[in-house]
Amino acid sequence: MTNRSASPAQTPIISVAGVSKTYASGHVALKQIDLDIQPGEIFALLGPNGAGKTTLIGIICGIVKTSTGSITADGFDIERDYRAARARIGLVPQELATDAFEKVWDTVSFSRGLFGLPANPAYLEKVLRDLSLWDKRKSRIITLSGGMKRRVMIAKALSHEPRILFLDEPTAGVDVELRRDMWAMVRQLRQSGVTIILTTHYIEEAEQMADRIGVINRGELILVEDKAKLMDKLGKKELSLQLPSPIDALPSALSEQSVALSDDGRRIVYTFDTHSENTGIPALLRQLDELGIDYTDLQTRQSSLEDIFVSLVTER
Ligand SMILES: Nc1ncnc2c1ncn2[C@@H]1O[C@H](COP(=O)(O)OP(=O)(O)OP(=O)(O)O)[C@@H](O)[C@H]1O
Repeated sequence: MTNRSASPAQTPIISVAGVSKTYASGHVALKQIDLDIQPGEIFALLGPNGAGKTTLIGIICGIVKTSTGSITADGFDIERDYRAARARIGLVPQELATDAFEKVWDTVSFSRGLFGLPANPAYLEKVLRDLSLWDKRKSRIITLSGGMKRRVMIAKALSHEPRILFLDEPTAGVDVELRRDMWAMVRQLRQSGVTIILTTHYIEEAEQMADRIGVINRGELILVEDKAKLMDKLGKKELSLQLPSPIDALPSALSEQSVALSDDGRRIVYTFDTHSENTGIPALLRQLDELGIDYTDLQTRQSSLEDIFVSLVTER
C-alpha cells in the first residue's frame, strides 16, 4: 500500500520506501511499508501490541537494520548518511533509561555533547523551561516523580535541537492527568516547529494528539488517514433491535436504508453516524411501528478500532 502525501508540493521530512523487516528468528515484523511524514505534523502510529510500531521507529532511527527498502530523514539516507540523518532525530524510547544519580541539567547537557554539538545553555534552558523542568535542573533524577522522569527523557531527546521527535508509547502506564499534560506538551512542541511521530495503542490518544493516523497491524500499514476522516469512520454506531421471533427477510421499506438483518434473523441492525445531527433513530422506530415489527430489547454499540481492523483486514 502506498501512503504518499496528496500534496506533491511539500517535501516530506521522513520518507519510508518499501521497508520490510524479518528478524533473525524468522519473524516478519514489517511488510513493505511506504510512508511519508510531512514537516510540522503530529503523526500517530496506532496498533496493538506486537504490531511492529517499535520496530518501525527503530528502523527510521537507524537502530534496527532494514531487510529491504530505504529511509530518508530531512533528505539524508539513514544508512548512507547515518550521522546527518540521526542528528535530525530525537528519540524518546518506551523504557525510562536515565542515569538515576545524575542531575537533570548534567544529563541533558551530556546528551547534547554526544552529538558533538557545542554547548548552548540558552537553548537547553528553553527546553527545560518548556517542559516545566527548570526548577528541577539541579535535582538528581532519582528524586523525581515518574512524570518528571518522562519529561527528562524528552529533554534529553531534544537536547541536540532535532527537527523530528519520536515518542514511543509516551503515556504507557501513565495516569490520566499526566497523560493530558503530555498531550499539551506535545502540541506545544509542534508549535515550536518540531515534527512529531508517536506510537500508541490507545485510540483516544491518537484522537487527541494526531493530525494523521497510521494503523499498523501484524507488520502491515493497513491505513493512513487524516484524523478527522478516521474519526468519522469511528464515529459510526450500531443500534441493534432484538426481535421476539426470527424473520426471513427485512420488509422492502427498510432494505433501502442502513438497516441489516442478522444472519439468524433475530436482530435488526441499524448503522448511524454519531456526528450527524439527525441519527435517523426516531424515524426508524416509527417505521417499525407502522410495519408492525415489535422488538424486545434494544442496544447501541460504538464501532471500535477493533471493528476497523477486522473490516480492513477482511477487505484485504
Ligand atoms: N529482536 C527481535 N527478534 C525477534 N523478534 C522481535 C525482535 N524485536 C521484536 N520482535 C517481534 O516483532 C514483533 C513486533 O514488535 P514491536 O516491538 O515492533 O511491536 P510494537 O507494535 O511496538 O508492540 P509493543 O506495543 O508491544 O511494543 C513482535 O512480535 C515482537 O515479538
